[in-house]
Amino acid sequence: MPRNSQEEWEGPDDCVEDHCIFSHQTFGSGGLVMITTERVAEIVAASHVVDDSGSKAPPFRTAQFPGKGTGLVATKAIRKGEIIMQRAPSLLVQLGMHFELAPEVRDRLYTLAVERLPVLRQQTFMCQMGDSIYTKVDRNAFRLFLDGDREQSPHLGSFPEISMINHDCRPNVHYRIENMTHITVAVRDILPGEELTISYIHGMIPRHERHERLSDWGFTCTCPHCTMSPADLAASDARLQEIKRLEDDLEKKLSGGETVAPEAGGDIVKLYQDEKLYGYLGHAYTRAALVYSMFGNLEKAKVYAAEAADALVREFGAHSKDAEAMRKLADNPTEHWSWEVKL
Ligand SMILES: C[S@@+](CC[C@H](N)C(=O)[O-])C[C@H]1O[C@@H](n2cnc3c(N)ncnc32)[C@H](O)[C@@H]1O
Repeated sequence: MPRNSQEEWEGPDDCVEDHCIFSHQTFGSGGLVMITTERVAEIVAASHVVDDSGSKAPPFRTAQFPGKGTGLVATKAIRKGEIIMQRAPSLLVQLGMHFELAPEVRDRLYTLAVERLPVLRQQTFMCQMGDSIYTKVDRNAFRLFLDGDREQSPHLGSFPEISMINHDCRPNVHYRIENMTHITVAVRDILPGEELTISYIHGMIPRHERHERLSDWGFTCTCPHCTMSPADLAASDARLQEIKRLEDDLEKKLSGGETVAPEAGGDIVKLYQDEKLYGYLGHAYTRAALVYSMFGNLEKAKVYAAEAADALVREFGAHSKDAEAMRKLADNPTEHWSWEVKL
């Protein structure tokens, strides 16, 4: 049992070398089981995790989507920036062990682990896509770092309710993981009846690369962005290329002391918006705010810095230092280090 924890922890049980099962019937809100080392178990036992499933009626329900299986659909209007849910993991497994253990040893350990979860938690875990516990972990879990950058740090965390969210190359929901808490945030206003989607991959890569990465996940993406007409798909790829070109050009000119048109910052933001890359706006707005400030455009610096601060909070949370810096720029551009430095 993790030494500095409360009595409710059970384990170490069923150890394979130094990886053992540890379980807790109420951790998070519905219980947690982990297969890890005693050191990581202690870290987890002492960690703060948030799960709002018991305290807040979710603004979504499950629904069936042809060609995609189960997904989540909004049951009421969700405002941009609203936290949709915060969830604690049901199961944690050490990443190296997940890939390296002999399949029969691993499968036995996974079965024993899942059996230790409270019945309700077991049921939601088993509802995830995949024909075995191993596949359910492999296909649905998120990577978590529980012990800094130590070798045993990477773990896979299963969040069964989050696993119901389907992929979209231009999603309406952004997620981040703080410590062990999975947090989903709306990146634009969402209407009742709309499907909630996240991106399983980085969104700023062209269609053929997205397609390749998603086939590694074992499916062909049928999101609205991927099923656009060939002409619209080509226009989307062209916008991504143009974003890269303008960003590189601005970077090169600014660092080389060359003159730039400050409007380039605003043009890049517009391309992100046209491309519906709402989960990546934080840095685009930041760049625009700084460029406008450097060239002494007070109004635009304020507007873009305020947008940057909001976007950075959506993407990185309320404690984002970058968001705080942008808030300061928005409040008082003329006192900011960037003010008129390029004039
Ligand atoms: C994490 S699960 C999402 C929930 C899943 N739909 C279910 O029924 O449990 C990922 C799987 O959902 C399906 N899926 C998710 N997004 C999709 C998309 N954009 N296009 C096609 N299938 C998708 C694929 O089968 C994928 O392997």
